[in-house]
Amino acid sequence: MYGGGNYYADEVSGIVLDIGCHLTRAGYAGEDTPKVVIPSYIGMIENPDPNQMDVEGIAPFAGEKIMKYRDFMKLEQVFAEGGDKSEKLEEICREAIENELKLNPREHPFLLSEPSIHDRESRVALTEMMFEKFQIPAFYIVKSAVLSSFASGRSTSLVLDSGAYTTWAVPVHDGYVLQKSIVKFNIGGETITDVLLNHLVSLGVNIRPHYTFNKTVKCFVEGGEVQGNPEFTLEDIPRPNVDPSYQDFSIREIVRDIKETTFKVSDNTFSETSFANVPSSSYELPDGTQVQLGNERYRIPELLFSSGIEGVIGFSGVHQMVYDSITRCDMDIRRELYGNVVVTGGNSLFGGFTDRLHKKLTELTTQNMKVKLIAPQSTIERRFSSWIGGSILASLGSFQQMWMSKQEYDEHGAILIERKCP
Ligand SMILES: Nc1ncnc2c1ncn2[C@@H]1O[C@H](COP(=O)(O)OP(=O)(O)OP(=O)(O)O)[C@@H](O)[C@H]1O
Repeated sequence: MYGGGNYYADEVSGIVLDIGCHLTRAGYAGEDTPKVVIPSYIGMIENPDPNQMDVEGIAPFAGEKIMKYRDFMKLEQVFAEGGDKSEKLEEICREAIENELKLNPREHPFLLSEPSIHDRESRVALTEMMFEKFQIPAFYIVKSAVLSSFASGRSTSLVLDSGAYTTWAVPVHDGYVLQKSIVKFNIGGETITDVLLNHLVSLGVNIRPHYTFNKTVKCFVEGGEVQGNPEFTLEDIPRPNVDPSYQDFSIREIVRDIKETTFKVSDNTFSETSFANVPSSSYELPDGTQVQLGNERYRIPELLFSSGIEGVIGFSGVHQMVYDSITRCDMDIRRELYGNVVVTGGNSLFGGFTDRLHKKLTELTTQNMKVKLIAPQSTIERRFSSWIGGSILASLGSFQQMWMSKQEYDEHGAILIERKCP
């Protein structure tokens, strides 16, 4: 039995689902990492030509299936602005649960993460979807920042989460989000990807996605050893039916990789003069073209610590977000928050990010306020902290009485989620 004061014995493990704007993570509670990490995108082919269909049929496509080129396949983000999100949300959950984890949702309780700003309508809709469409036996929903805080072993902290499209500074106190003190901006790793993409276009770099050519590599081997540099030939594949969304997605995958492997946050404020002589870095595009990146490797990520992001009014750096959020909190807890700044999200993974954050934040605070950042070195912990927090929580013996059971759902409806989950 689940919830309602009855303890749930651990015969079956709970499933933790963390659906981000960029990636969806899913896996078993109690494990260290999610078993499944898939892009939060759905592929659709409208008005398909049956002669062109492969064995997987028409649509929708999710998970790894969206990576494969298909004529007319349109890719949409699960949380894209406008339109109905519910179908896409259901599809991504179905992919993660049934196709990737390959389990029967009727047999497992589910813990989901949700954005830190309380949104009654969305959580009620999620609750309905999980009970109605997936027939799960029990459910719980927790704010993302609370889970990241738990992942670091803390029930009180200031969580700075910089993901793909948004950056949040969220104070968590005794396991609750202090709603009035949240600071959020629509900037994130994809803002940096956009700036780099525009920069590369302005330099005349032609980024050719993998599906537009066949590459054959020839190596000369003598005595078991490769001689000289391998030679390769490219054969163009015309793709007149590519959907612009798939083209954009594929190009961005490449630009994202360039960014993640070559960009760094500098120790001090970037200036053209002091960074005029930084060594350039070379990146090989999938078609073999070399791209040289000079001081833009530092100039572009500097945007995260400045007020220069076009169209983002009021943003003046992630350090300022942390400061503003803590300043909106009660005096009594500020010291504790400064001493427990949890840094998470893929966009915080640039080399030098945490050192710079520490420096800028220390400059903002008064001398007697000690700033301590909690930023796991491991990329996995930083990128999956909400999921990891969910995994810890859902496997605690003391948590098992918290689940909202199917029986409770049938009796009270989805609105009960407001009472069961803070
Ligand atoms: N090593 C890295 N260096 C720099 N950026 C990285 C690195 N790894 C991932 N990123 C960036 O982090 C972003 C994705 O972050 P994350 O996985 O936290 O997003 P998400 O949780 O799906 O999205 P959101 O938090 O907006 O819902 C992408 O823009 C990606 O390029």
